[in-house]
Amino acid sequence: MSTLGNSTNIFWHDCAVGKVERQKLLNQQGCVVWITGLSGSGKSTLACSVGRELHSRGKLSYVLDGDNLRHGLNKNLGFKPEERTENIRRVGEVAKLFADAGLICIASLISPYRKDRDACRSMVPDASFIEVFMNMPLEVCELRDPKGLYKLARAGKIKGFTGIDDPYEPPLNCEIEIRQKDGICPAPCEMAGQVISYLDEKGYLHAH
Ligand SMILES: Nc1ncnc2c1ncn2[C@@H]1O[C@H](COP(=O)(O)OS(=O)(=O)O)[C@@H](OP(=O)(O)O)[C@H]1O
Ligand SMILES: Nc1ncnc2c1ncn2[C@@H]1O[C@H](COP(=O)(O)OP(=O)(O)O)[C@@H](O)[C@H]1O
Repeated sequence: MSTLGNSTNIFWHDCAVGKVERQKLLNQQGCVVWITGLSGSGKSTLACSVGRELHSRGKLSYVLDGDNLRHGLNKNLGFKPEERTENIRRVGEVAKLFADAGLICIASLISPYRKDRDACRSMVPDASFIEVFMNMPLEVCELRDPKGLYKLARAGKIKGFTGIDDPYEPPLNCEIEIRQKDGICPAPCEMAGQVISYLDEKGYLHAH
């Protein structure tokens, strides 16, 4: 699948109201919180929990969930490596637009390949790409198996399942890592708290 631009003779058009004005209106900084991890690691749970907490603080956010987007925008894509790459590229582009709109955009996708996540990072300006690694052991995810997909993958009924017979490449330099403490996974509100504290410390929850 080609991801090269095919259009020619196109020009960028600037608008009078820009990102800075929108951010002032919203009293926050647009950014992308990119949650990556194995299926069942808690990405959607964290995304929703962060979204709820931001909402309660009067901050505008929007969740782009891999599973949900595959019902619409990405419904023509499967799980071959090149399809995952295109899936992540599209979500990266959408997340970039949301961040430019001034929103705190929370993207939760397995996004298993480092190069695809790095490509999304490089799309977003001003280092406002915050990578969150759900560092949950495969055994924990497999034990949870809320959709029964690991069971199917182990039985060979799903081919190319992340963590089983398709690779997951952990981040090397993520901004936030969520992991178990003494073998216990932090509660969703605790995980969300870690992300919110980061956003607060870095100034994303106020206009500059
Ligand atoms: N082969 C294979 N590998 C991994 N996951 C699979 C597969 N087939 C279906 N699913 C389901 O699709 C959800 C992952 O979609 P994503 O868009 O996040 O995947 S990716 O980023 O393009 O790799 C994932 O959802 P989550 O469990 O929420 O991660 C699965 O429910
Ligand atoms: N912090 C947590 N502690 C315990 N269970 C969790 C936690 N986060 C998620 N879960 C559970 O794990 C399962 C997978 O979570 P989910 O958010 O759907 O993961 P993902 O989006 O990565 O596939 C769900 O049943 C969810 O309730």
